[in-house]
Order: sequence, then structure tokens, then C-alpha cells
Amino acid sequence: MRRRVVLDALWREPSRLLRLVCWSVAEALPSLTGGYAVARAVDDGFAAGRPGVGMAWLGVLAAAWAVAAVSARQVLLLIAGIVEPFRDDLLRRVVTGALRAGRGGDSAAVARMNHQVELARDSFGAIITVVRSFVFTLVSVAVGLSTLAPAVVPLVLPPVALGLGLFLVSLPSLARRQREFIVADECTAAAVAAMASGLRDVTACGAEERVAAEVGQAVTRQAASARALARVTATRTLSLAVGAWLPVVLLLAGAPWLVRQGITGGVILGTLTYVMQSLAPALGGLVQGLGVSGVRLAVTLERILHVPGPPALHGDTEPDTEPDTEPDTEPDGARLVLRGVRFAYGAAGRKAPEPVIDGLDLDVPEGDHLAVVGPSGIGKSTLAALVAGLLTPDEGEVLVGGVPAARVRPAARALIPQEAYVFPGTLAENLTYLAPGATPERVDEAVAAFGLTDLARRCAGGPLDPAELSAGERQLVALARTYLSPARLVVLDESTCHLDPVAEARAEAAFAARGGTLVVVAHRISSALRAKRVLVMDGTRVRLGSHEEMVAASPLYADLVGHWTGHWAGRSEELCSEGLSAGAVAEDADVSPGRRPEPAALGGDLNRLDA
Ligand SMILES: Nc1ncnc2c1ncn2[C@@H]1O[C@H](COP(=O)(O)OP(=O)(O)OP(=O)(O)O)[C@@H](O)[C@H]1O
Repeated sequence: MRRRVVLDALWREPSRLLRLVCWSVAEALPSLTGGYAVARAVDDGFAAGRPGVGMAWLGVLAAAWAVAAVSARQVLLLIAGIVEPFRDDLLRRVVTGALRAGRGGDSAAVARMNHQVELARDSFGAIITVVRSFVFTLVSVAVGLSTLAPAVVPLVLPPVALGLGLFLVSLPSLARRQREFIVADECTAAAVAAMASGLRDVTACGAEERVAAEVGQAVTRQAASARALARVTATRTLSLAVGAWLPVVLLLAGAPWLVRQGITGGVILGTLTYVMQSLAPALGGLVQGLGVSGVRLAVTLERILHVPGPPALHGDTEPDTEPDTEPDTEPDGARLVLRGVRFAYGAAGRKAPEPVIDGLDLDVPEGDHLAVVGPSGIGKSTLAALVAGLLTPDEGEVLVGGVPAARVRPAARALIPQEAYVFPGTLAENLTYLAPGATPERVDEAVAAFGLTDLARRCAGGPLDPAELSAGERQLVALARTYLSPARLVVLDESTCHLDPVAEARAEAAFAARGGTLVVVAHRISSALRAKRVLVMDGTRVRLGSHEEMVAASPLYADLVGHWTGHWAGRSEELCSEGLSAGAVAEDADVSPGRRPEPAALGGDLNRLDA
């Protein structure tokens, strides 16, 4: 397919090709006459004491260069006449393909392909130029040398043939490495572009480490392919050394022998001119041009024409690096199902790491309100990231509305991490970032529901300076933003940790009343009390049930509740004196039967209990 497209472009207008051959002959005149003119200028002119004759031969050379300059212009126009229709043909295929695939509106895909078409066009033009130049130069030099002195031909053409052969032998592996490098380069560019365009969301979701690891992987892969390419490029340098410089060495070393054969100094100088002025640059251009443009043309044509190629990077063991084009899917509701989920941090190939989550089954029906509790470092945030599709399980599956979490349309679910993200814009802009169509009434409702009225009054429609907001205010903005969003699955990963208990209760109540499925990684045990069900993570064991069931069934949970109770029993009086709602405090301080009061020493923060 690729070969046919290229040959079609070359043979589309045979008369143009013929004219190109003719002008190429004219352009190669300096290569044909250069060495001969120099030899004659020296032997018959300057060395023979006839500078006029010498200058006349140099004049012949100058005339050849003048003809070559005019011819170069014609050659350029003729090559453009071949290359531009080639480009049009490719572009037509791209646009037609996009329309047939029903991607007429995907202007970004067409623009990307258009860029590939431009690359293919430039590469094709470069290849025609260097191959044509090398062929005509080689033939011209061979003719010129044979005319000048057949005895020097064995010192020049065999090394050139050897160098050319070496290059052609190394070409497939050079092409493969070059291709790998281009693909790796594109992967890095794609990873960085995706990161840059989604920076705000990356920060908002707390996915910095994961994204940095992904981009880092792409950079490492590119560095490896660059090193591999550099190694093969050394072969290219060797072929240039043999083809372009060995004849020079042979001529200089063999000069005494040549002189004994009756070869004059002028002829040796003329032969050196042929080698250094014509052959070496032409061979260099060929090696460089085919090595870079040839491979680029093959790769871009492969993309444009959808020809399946060899594995993209580093042989068969490497993962496929083609961008994942599977579209995001709208989930059917917000039921959350985990089946046999196992997840461990650590790079493939290293010693198998301990799983953070192992064999987890969980069914959270739509509309449920689940609190996740457990000691610090047990895997609550990992579970939240799996549910939000930021991590993919090593085994098992995480389904949201029947769709694998990583494939769920981003707008359908939201994860709010501890570190809330507020950008420098107005409060309204921050709140409607995930819901651009939200009415002012809805925004006011969210402002009231999350206790942002004071902040709204303070900034009076002006821009927020995130650095001037307290950590709690930033969390309230992030919570209200998600509240307004269309997400049906909301995961709060300790995203209320900077709020006081009253504000936390108000925020969770707002989300519970909003509908959809709510998963709260609890920062305080009061979150668990408000939830319909509690998931207690204890090592890789988990228990699920109502608060009462968990108090009875899980010693760890009973222990956590006990610590919390003791703390808040001591804090309630203090909170009342700070002017907080007595009802809210009473709710927070409510002690259900079965909770063991403990001293206040550990405070209300669940994470202060170690596993
Ligand atoms: N990016 C990572 N790479 C390697 N290990 C990690 C990574 N993130 C977390 N871990 C490890 O996984 C385990 C679970 O971490 P996770 O953050 O899920 O716990 P957690 O229960 O949310 O803790 P906390 O309540 O303190 O936030 C910990 O041992 C942690 O060190």
C-alpha cells in the first residue's frame, strides 16, 4: 500500500519525470567536469606555465556551476510538482477516511493527520532530492574518472561501493531504531500535552504522582530509544568513513605508485576533487536523507494509511505504545461493583510487591452512602483512586454503572482529594468549572449549602487568590464545585479534613441529599455515623455493614469509635463555647450503644491510629 502510493506519485506524470532526469543531468555537470577541469587546469595550465589555459579550464568549471544553478531551480520546481500532488492525495485519503469513520466533527484528529501529511510530504521531497542527487553524482563521477584516468578508478569506486553497501545493510536496523525513536518522541509529546491540558484536573484529583510516573515512563522510554538509535548511527558514520574518506586515504597513500604509472599530479588533484567535492557530499546526503527522511516517510505513511506495523517499541516484550483510543463511556447509573480486586504498587519486572488491596468484593447500590474507615496507610486512598478510575486493578474489576472505572466518562464521577484545588478566578468560575450551565440560583444554593456565604460576600464577585484562602475554605469551594457537577458517583477522600465538624456534617448532608452514590473516606468517625454503611479496612481484610454491625463485628472499628468518642466527649463543651450549633455538636457527640469511651488523648482524627 505504502509503496503503491509512492510509486503512483512518481509515475503520475512520466513527462515530468523525464524532464526531471534531463535537468538532473544538467545539475550534475560540476560533478562530471569538476575533477577533469582541475586536472587539466593544473597539468596543461598552471604547472605548464600557461596560466591562461589554467584559468580557461577553471572558467569551464564556473560555467558548469552556472548551468547547475539554473538547473537546481528547475529541479526544485519539478520535485514540487511531484510532491504536492502526493500531499493532496494523502490529505484526500485522510479526510475521506475521517468522514467515512463518522468522525467528521473530530477536527483535532484531522488536524493531527494533516500534520502527519505535511511530514510525509517533506520527507518524500527530501528522499527524491538525495537519491536523485547521489545517483547522478555517482554516474557523473564514474564517467569523469574513466575519462580522466581509468587507473584511479579502482582506488575510488570500490570503497564507495563498500561504504554504500555497509549503509544499505545497516538501513533496516537504522530504520527500526529511527522509527522507535519517532514513536517514543510522539508518546512523550502526547503524554506531556495530555498532562499540560489536564493539569487543573490532575491537581484537583490529586493524581500528580500517577501522572508524573506516566510521563516519566514515556521520557525514560524515549531516552532508551535515543541511545539505541545513537548506537546504530555509529554504523552510518562507519559507512561514510569507508565510502567518502577511504578513497582519499588510498589516493594519498598510493600517490607514489600512481606517479610511477605515469599519473600526473594534476590528475591526482582532479581525482581528489571528484571525491571530496562531489562523491563525499552526495554519499553524506544519501546516508543522512535516507536514514531520517526515509524512515519518517515510512512511519507517517503507515499512520496515514493505517498499515499495521511491527511492535512499536523495543521488540515484542514492550507494551503497545499506540495511544489508547477507546472512548470514554457513559455509565448506566452509579452503582459501584468491585469483584476480586487486587492492587499492588510497584513496577512490573521487580520483585512482586505486597498487595494493598487483595480479593476485594464490594457492591454499592446507586444512592448508597458508604463510609470507608481504617488506620493510616491501610489503603483507603488507593481504594478511592481505584473507584475513581485513577488506578487500574491488577486483578478483578471495578465497575461504575456497569462500565470499568477507568473508562467511565470523566464527568460522570468525581474524586475530591485532601488537597483541594482552587484556581485564580471568581468564586462563581470556580464553582461552575464542572457545570458551566449551572444557573445563578443553583450556584447560590451551593454557596448556602456549603457555608460559603461569607466568602462570597468577602470577594464580592472579584477574583479569588487561592493563597489567601484557608485550607478549609479551599475544601469548601472544591466540595461545592463537585456538588454542582453532573457526577453521579462522588468520592470524598478525606476531603473534609480541614473543616470543623459542623461544616463537615453540613457538606456530607448536602451530598447525601443530592442523590447519586457517595463514598466517603472518613476523616472522623462522625462521617461513619452519617453513612448508611461502613466499610472497615483492616489489613487486606475488609468488613461491611451498618455502624452498629461494625461496632459488634470489628474490634478495630469498635476501637476507633472508642477513641473518637472519648475525644469528642471532651471537645463538645469547647465547641459550644466557640459558638457552633449545639445540634450539630450533639450529633457529632452522639454515642451509640456499644461504643467504648476512651480518654481524649488521641483526638478525633482517625488517622492517628496506626495499623
Ligand atoms: N504511589 C505509591 N507508590 C507506592 N506505594 C504507595 C503509593 N501510594 C500509596 N502507597 C502505599 O500504599 C499503602 C496504602 O496507601 P493509602 O494512601 O491508600 O493509605 P490510606 O489508608 O489512604 O492512608 P492515609 O489514611 O494515611 O491517607 C501505604 O502503605 C502506602 O505507603
